[in-house]
Amino acid sequence: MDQQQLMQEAKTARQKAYAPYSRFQVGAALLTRDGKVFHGCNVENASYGLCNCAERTALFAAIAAGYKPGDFATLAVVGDTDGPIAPCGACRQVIIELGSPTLEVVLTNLKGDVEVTSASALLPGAFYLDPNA
Ligand SMILES: O=c1ccn([C@H]2C[C@H](O)[C@@H](CO)O2)c(=O)[nH]1
Ligand SMILES: [Zn+2]
Repeated sequence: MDQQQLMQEAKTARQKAYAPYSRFQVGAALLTRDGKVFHGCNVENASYGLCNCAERTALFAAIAAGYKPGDFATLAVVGDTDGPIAPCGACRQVIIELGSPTLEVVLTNLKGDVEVTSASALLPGAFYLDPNA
């Protein structure tokens, strides 16, 4: 599974977004170190504070399936943004803990703009306790 394929998986996941309030659909695809892909989309709610982003949906699905922090190689995220999508602060915090600081993060949009970054670069100075310590 290369970067291009993972971005395509994120795009497919985006089509499952439940976003009747914002109408802003986001998809994510999380590649595990052992080659499995978990998908996520944003899932909104009439009680707006309960909206869950695509990034966290994918990470939570992988954890619920038995994967552990540090088991992941790459997280790809896609939305219909001008430039590569920018994950929200809540997701940056979850990405750094469940994905580990070194997780590769591929941010993209429907036009094909791509930014390759890392969990730690997305959240400088993060509050982080190593879950494996
Ligand atoms: O990186 C992002 C940015 C936003 N959203 C969702 C949250 C909400 O459902 C909608 C508008 O913010 O997009 C994501 O899923 N991921
Ligand atoms: Zn978010």
